[in-house]
Amino acid sequence: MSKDQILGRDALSGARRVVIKIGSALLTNDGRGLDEAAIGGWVDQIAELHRQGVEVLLVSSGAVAAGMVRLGWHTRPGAVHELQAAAAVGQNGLTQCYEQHFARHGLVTAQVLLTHDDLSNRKRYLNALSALRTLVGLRVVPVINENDTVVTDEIRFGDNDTLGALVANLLEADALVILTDQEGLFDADPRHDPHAKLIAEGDADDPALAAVAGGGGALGRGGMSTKVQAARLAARSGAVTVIASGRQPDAINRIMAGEALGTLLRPEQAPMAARKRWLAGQLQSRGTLTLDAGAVKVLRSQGSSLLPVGVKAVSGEFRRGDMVLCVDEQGARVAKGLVNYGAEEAGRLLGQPSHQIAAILGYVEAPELIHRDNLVVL
Ligand SMILES: Nc1ncnc2c1ncn2[C@@H]1O[C@H](COP(=O)(O)OP(=O)(O)O)[C@@H](O)[C@H]1O
Ligand SMILES: N[C@@H](CCC(=O)OP(=O)(O)O)C(=O)O
Repeated sequence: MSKDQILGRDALSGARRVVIKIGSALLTNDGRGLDEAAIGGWVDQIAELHRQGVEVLLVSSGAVAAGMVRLGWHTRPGAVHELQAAAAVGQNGLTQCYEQHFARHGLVTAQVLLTHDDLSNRKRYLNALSALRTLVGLRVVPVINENDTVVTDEIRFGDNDTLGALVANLLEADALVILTDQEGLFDADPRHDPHAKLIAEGDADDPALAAVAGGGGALGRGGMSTKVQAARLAARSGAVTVIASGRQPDAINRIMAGEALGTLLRPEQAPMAARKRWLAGQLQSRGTLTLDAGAVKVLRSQGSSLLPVGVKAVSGEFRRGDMVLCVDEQGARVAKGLVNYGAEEAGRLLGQPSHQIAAILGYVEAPELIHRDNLVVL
């Protein structure tokens, strides 16, 4: 496959893992609560993708809107504590709605509520990653939203486009599909300009796209502006983004089959390369692991995770989630990555098979010292 194919619509038909974001403007039936029939239709399409073996993580808005209906409120409150209350009430309805629809297909869902802090703090980032990776591995569909009840204005994502992109980064999804109430990104806001034209595709980093993307309507939060920013964020880990109308019949399956619906925003780099660059370039290392010859070989030749059994020595003071350097027995640099155990715990695990971790530490964070997704060979 050529680089162009990887970054075009073919990236969608070949995707193994996808984040689908459904926005408030689409979900909420013009402010009259959740559009349950439409939600059922998207769930049917996601279930079909799932049957094809694609891992789907759903980022769904709608908690505040659903809560307003349940509380009998007709206008969106301005005060933070009222928004928090509405979200707490509405998130129940949202979860229930998805659970019932996925159950028709014999699929289990999981409610995952995240805050900004969960993804910026490395330890919590790794915890969120392990939990989400475990859920998709169990073939469960995570239904993710911002934890609106505990966030305040200063520390919120606010819109779910950003949250969707960060989840795509976290799980290294191949694609981010943003479903909204417009056919895609236009060269002007179609609500105000009847001559606005759909942009079929572009580079996620193109500043000209950010310039045409405006704010949201009465129900949504960020508008196109946050969707274009989300595409730029998702591109960092190599994901392609599609912004499209969720009202198009069979939208999700057609997009994932590579049909030219909505706006495709391509990353400049192929998947993995962006993530590996980030790992290699961004963080300082806080410690060193000395690997035996067998571990050096599998890391280099197979891109494997690093298991404690292949580690001979630990130095430095590092904590779970810190960047550590891996060297061979002669001290030559082999790899670096984000470690799953702190220095003291890692020292106790040296040379041990992973099934002994629980007996040695009394708990298991992960079977590997560094997961291959968090490791870059130098
Ligand atoms: N260039 C543009 N192309 C399309 N829509 C735009 C553009 N600029 C602003 N918008 C607005 O963005 C809205 C979608 O964003 P938003 O209301 O936040 O929806 P959601 O809740 O789905 O995230 C559209 O209804 C539209 O009015
Ligand atoms: N977390 C909020 C949704 C925020 C929101 O509306 O975002 P968006 O769908 O991107 O416009 C909720 O569930 O009500």
